[in-house]
Amino acid sequence: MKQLFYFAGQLHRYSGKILYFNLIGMLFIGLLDGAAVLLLLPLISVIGIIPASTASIPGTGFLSFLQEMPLSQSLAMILCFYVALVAAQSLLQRNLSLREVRIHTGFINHVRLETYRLLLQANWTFFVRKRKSDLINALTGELGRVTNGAFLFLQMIASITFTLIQIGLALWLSWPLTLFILGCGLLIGWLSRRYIRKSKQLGAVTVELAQSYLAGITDHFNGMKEIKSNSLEGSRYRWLQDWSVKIERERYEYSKVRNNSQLFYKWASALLIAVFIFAAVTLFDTQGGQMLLITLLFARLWPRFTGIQSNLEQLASSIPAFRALMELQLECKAERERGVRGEETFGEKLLPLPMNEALELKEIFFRYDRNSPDYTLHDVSLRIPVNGMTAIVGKSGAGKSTIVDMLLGLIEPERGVVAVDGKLLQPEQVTRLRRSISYVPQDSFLYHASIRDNLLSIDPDATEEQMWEAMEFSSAIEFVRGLPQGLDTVIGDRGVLLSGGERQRLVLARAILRGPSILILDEATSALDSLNESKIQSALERLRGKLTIIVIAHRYTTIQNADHVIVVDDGRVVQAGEFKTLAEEQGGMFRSLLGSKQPVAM
Ligand SMILES: Nc1ncnc2c1ncn2[C@@H]1O[C@H](COP(=O)(O)OP(=O)(O)OP(=O)(O)O)[C@@H](O)[C@H]1O
Repeated sequence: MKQLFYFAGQLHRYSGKILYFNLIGMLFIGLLDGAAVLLLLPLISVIGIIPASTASIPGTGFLSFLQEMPLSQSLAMILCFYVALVAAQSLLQRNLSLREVRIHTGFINHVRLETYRLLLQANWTFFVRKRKSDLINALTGELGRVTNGAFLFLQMIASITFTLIQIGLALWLSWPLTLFILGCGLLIGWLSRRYIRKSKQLGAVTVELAQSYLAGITDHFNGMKEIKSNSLEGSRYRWLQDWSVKIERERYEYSKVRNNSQLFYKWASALLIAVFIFAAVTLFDTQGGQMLLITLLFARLWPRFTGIQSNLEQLASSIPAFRALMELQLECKAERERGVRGEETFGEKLLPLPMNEALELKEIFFRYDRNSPDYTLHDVSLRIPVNGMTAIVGKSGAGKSTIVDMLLGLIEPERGVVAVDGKLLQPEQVTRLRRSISYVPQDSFLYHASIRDNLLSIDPDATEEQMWEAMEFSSAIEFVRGLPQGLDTVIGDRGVLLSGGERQRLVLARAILRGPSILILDEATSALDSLNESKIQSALERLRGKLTIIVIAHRYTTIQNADHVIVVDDGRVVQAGEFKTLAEEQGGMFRSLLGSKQPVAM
């Protein structure tokens, strides 16, 4: 229930007074409804169906004048009053329902935005650990279940309020009988608690199944090329068949719980009504009119009991989703990036951090797993001078990308410091540092949108001229001009309609359009042919002295123009210096990476 109260608290904070206004409205509707039922007594008496007197019902004595009026007048008066009551009640009900929808949809958006904001503020290592499909599931399936649960919760509060009024009325009419019925109702509720427990257990299975479905399907579509090429369709289909059997079983079990509980309630209610009538007639000597009214009230009340029970079961089945979303929110808060304040927006207005001398790592120790005895970065110290071109080279797995992640502030050192111009980089400066950087990884992200929209995603104010300039820099101009819709060509999911080299050139153009003072290329030109690669090299040459460039590459041709080379091996910096000096150092790692000094892969 802790999770339920967590979101109820959010609901309270989100909707504030309106929520209570709605509850008071419900109370009022309950009263109007009760009054309409009470009116039936004089109606019955006037028509003469049952010889009942208003005096036999407490508080309705003032209606006795109706019995002295001519039939047509009293009947018309009662019916007019009844119509007015029902009309007022329905109008109020309509307004409250509309307000409820507003609260509900607004609350969905509130939870969605809050969860997404917390996710965006979480640090990079949080995302490295998480399965992407679980996060998608949290923002889709679980969010839906949580907001439906919150809506059910609202409905249940309304239902309980309404039921309490009906109980109040019934107590007023005959407290011993009402207490008797209430006692039976509570006993049945207590006996039905196992249905609630079972619903909760099944809710946990639903969350697990939903997560595995999304994870599996996402993996399948991501790897569709491999599935088709290796003829794995059959095994993937069987996986979905197995999953379908499990979900069918889970849905059936859930329906069984709900139907069993309804069956139990129906049997119990039949028994209760029989006992009730017997007790009313033989033990309590209840009058005909009063008896009819109480029966009427309870005929309306009992479905509310079953409704509350059904609400409780549904709520219990959504509690695991509440828990999953609550834990995700708390985890994100605990792993918020240092220097980011909770209420903060995303630093878009922050100015880039000025850098006049160098970006440095000093005696850095880092490991992905704090329980592992091995460090991924071991006593790493390096200096990236401003406006120079620095290459970071090393064998696969040496730690190059980890170093770049450290420079970007995506990961934090266990020991050692990151410094800008000799001063420790403060947590609140990290966002400003990133604002001065354009980072291009090997497998960059492109939106399923036009080339123009992809470019504008990094700088919404860029002019068309600036876009073409950036594309000229990255040698993308020719292929974009050759496309049927030019800049407005849609490039498919993750840019699938372009070749690997075209994608890389587009991503490079996008990086340049941002106008960075630091450009980081992490294997960013690996898919380019030598002609396009040399064009980019010439473009980078033109930027020399104006921009700090960090290049990670395995190809000799990509780093041959670097002012400064840092060689990494097994998480340590083993050499650092000018390209030419290192290339000539006998027995040095760089020389061995270059091989026979041929422009070949390292
Ligand atoms: N998220 C991670 N969790 C655990 N270990 C990781 C993670 N990312 C990288 N590593 C490990 O850290 C080491 C350095 O990886 P890194 O990606 O920095 O190497 P790299 O030099 O960039 O390699 P490559 O040239 O192949 O891209 C490797 O042993 C790798 O297995």
